[in-house]
Amino acid sequence: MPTMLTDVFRGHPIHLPHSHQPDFTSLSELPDSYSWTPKDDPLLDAAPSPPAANENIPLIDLNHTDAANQIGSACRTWGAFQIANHGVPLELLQGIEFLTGSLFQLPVQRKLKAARAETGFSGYGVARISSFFNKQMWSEGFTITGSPLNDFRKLWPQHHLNNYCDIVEEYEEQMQKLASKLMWLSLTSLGVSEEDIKWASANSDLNWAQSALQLNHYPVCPEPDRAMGLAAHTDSTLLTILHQNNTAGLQVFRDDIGWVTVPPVQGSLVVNVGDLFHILSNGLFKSVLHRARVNQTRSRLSVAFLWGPQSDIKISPVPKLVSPVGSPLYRSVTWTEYLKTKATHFNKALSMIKNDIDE
Ligand SMILES: C=C1C[C@]23C[C@H]1CC[C@H]2[C@@]12CCC[C@@](C)(C(=O)O1)[C@H]2[C@@H]3C(=O)O
Ligand SMILES: O=C(O)CCC(=O)C(=O)O
Ligand SMILES: [Fe+2]
Repeated sequence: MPTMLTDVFRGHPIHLPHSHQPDFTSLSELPDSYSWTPKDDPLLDAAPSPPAANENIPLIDLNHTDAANQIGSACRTWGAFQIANHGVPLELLQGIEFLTGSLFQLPVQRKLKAARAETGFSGYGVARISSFFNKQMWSEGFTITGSPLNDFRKLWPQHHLNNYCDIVEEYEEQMQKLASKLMWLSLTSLGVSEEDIKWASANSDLNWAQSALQLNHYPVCPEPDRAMGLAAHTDSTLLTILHQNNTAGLQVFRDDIGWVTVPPVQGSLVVNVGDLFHILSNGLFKSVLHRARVNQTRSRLSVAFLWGPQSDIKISPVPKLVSPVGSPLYRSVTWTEYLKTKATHFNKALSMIKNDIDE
């Protein structure tokens, strides 16, 4: 029996320091526990300096004949890009956004009925990474994997459930197809084909992937410059596909530039490389550091589709991408093992599976 995503955090409870289910609407001033300084996050103020300020992640048209190369190049330089003409119906994007808005609008007491257990995977709560920071984040989240029915029935009466579950399941299905298409487009640009990665080839079990949906809400904030919506992190995925509403907030980090805001483009989706794709590509694709800022007048919603392999598949650098005289940059790891490492060591996880290469 493969380990399911739902089991990965059983031995890794999140212990949060303080009471952590704030009623954001009652706060007119930013409490100290939400006020971030560079002591809480060294990269806090790494803002782009003027000449670089208009740099942005590329917007790629998936119908373009050169899409594979454009995606490959974006994965190498940014680790992120936006896509248009991705084939996911606009109504479905609007549907998941409406559902996300309705969920977070529920009274806190109702949302807490679906609270994520300390060792659980799905449900309502703060970001898993919260326990690694001294300050609290100005956001609330809801994690789903597979069917949302068990969690949703704690929130809504029967007559809403069918419709809401259908939207989530349709969204997961469409995202799954898109993610695998994006993975192959980017690998093609490296000259890697299906024969090079047995577990992911078309002949292998079609259900080799697993995923989670993370719904995020960033309420209006009285002092956005001092608050943090979601602290800087990389995703432990192969790829993440993000839908954001029309309020900006997502930022990606470039070592040579600093934080760059990803502007919302109606109907397009943001894609980012996760740690496992970085490993698979032997470090060629960049697992991008990203975070979410908040806004004084507009609340923000995002829906992240976190996509990875079946949890017991060993992921290691594609041999073709390792130089004939070198050794692979990383040891092999399953998604489950990696999520557990991340749950204990957060952003040191990647370096912990790095091979020691003394050259
Ligand atoms: C499948 C995943 C991926 C998780 C853990 C688990 C479910 C929720 C995902 C996120 C979503 C929010 C950022 C992150 C960093 C977090 O705190 O929870 C992600 C994390 C990861 O990418 O490591
Ligand atoms: O809200 C956002 O734009 C970012 C969300 C995110 O990074 C995540 O859920 O992993
Ligand atoms: Fe993320």
